[in-house]
Amino acid sequence: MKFSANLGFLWADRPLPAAIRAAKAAGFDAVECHWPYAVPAAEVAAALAGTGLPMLGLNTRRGDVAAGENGLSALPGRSDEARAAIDEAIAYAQAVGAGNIHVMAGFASGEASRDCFVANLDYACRNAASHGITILIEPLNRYDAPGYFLTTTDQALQIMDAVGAPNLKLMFDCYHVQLMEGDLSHRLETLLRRIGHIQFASVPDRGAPDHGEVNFAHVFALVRALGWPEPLGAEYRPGGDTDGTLGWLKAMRQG
Ligand SMILES: O=C(O)C(=O)[C@@H](O)CO
Ligand SMILES: [Mg+2]
Repeated sequence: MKFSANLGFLWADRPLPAAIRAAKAAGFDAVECHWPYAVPAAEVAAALAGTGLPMLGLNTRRGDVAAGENGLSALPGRSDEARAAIDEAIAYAQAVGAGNIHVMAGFASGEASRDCFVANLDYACRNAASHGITILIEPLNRYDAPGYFLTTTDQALQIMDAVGAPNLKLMFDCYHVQLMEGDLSHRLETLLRRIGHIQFASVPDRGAPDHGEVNFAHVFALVRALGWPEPLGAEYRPGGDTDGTLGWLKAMRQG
């Protein structure tokens, strides 16, 4: 089983290059991040080259975070900014060799937002395709992100079908899916072919995957049995020193 450290949460107290080195030292197979844009891509690329870890993915900018924005691509009237964020993410992903970009929808609802999201995803997919980059969309749960446009896997599939691009995939975050829909095992089995990346955290507290209402030993074994080849993204809040939360990873390595 391979695992990716999400450096938006793990070792988030360290500069990104140092966090990449910490992930390597802890035994992760890959890294992924949220919004790396404050760090020059060359510094991230050098840390990746030094450790040999791949960067799996990153997110588009959220917009005006201080004003509470959480993505731009489903906001009617904001497509110029949304597409600039997509262009920026593609350039950064290319520079660090990342194969996935999560295009963030934002707080929105209704038909106009849906049409706007579909059009901006079409733009993202067309521009990412020539670089071999996959575009991801991720349903977020209603507790952490109330009012976020995309909340369920069914809604994500409808959007993906409307865009119709082969490089548009589902970010299946077990944490969000459990909170919104449950039935993780059946959903993983039936959706696998539409999934581009899998993430996890304990539910409901978004901690390490060694407690809470989801049995991750079962989920990991299922994903392995389904033949999923990619690292699974550890996207949990360590609530302190990340190294002190990695008993689950050591147990997986021993088992
Ligand atoms: O919150 C999550 O889950 C994520 O994967 C982020 O990248 C987006 O908010
Ligand atoms: Mg996630």
